Amino acid sequence: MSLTSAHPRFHALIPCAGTGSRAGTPMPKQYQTVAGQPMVMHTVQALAQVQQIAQGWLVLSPDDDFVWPNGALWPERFARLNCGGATRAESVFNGLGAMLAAGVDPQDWVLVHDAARCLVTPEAVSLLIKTCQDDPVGGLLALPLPDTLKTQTQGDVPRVETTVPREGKWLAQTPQMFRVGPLHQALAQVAASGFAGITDEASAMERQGLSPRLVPGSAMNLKVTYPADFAFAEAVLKAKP
Ligand SMILES: Nc1ccn([C@@H]2O[C@H](COP(=O)(O)OP(=O)(O)OP(=O)(O)O)[C@@H](O)[C@H]2O)c(=O)n1
Ligand SMILES: C[C@](O)(CO)[C@H](O)COP(=O)(O)O
Repeated sequence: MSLTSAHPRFHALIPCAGTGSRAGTPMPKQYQTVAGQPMVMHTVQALAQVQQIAQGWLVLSPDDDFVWPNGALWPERFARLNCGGATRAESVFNGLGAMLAAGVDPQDWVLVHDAARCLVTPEAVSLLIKTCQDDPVGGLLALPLPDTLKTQTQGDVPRVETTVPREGKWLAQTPQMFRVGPLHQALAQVAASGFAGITDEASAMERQGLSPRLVPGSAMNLKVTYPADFAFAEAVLKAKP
């Protein structure tokens, strides 16, 4: 498959089918109210502000019963698909399959972005697109490791085993931007193993021997994961003009 196309389009694919078990919320964390609306709506609205993104696709759990807002709050070019899987990788794989079945060009770009990263900014997404649109592989937003990195010993009480040099180590964020067809193929090749070890799109591309581009992001683009993260997200979103 050729990796170049004259006028590829850009899609956003938002995996939104998780349960948020670490967040300790009564409903899946992406639907928890943050700064006046369900967290995922902040994510959708940030991506909808990116002019280059032609279409958005949210991947929901097949038994999702969340009542979604319509009208002005919902961008018309964003569709919802009830094809989520048991893992994030499976949700993304199923979403890509649905996009291809709907006629999306395999050479279009897809920016996969966690519903739970509600603090992403349109500017950061645009930077990723600008940096990667001529790249033969694609890339991801990521953060050079800011802290000292330790490994732990075996045993019940965590104790330091060693300090790992942090140079050249990055924390992967999203969006992660790849061509639709190659990403779908890369995930198809690890589907039989239950997507073992595939915690992001880049790791699937790496298994193909490819080396995705690292684009410096911001610590603000955190993934809301633990209970304390909600207060941080709320404060940042409320401080926005
Ligand atoms: N089967 C799954 C699991 C996760 N996700 C999505 O992937 C993103 C990142 O995953 P994570 O933050 O780990 O979310 P959860 O899996 O919901 O959280 P936890 O691991 O705490 O249960 C989230 O937007 C989540 O909704 C998904 O679409 N399908
Ligand atoms: C894709 C990701 O956001 C990169 O940091 C992250 O790996 C997803 O979270 P998970 O807990 O691994 O599902």
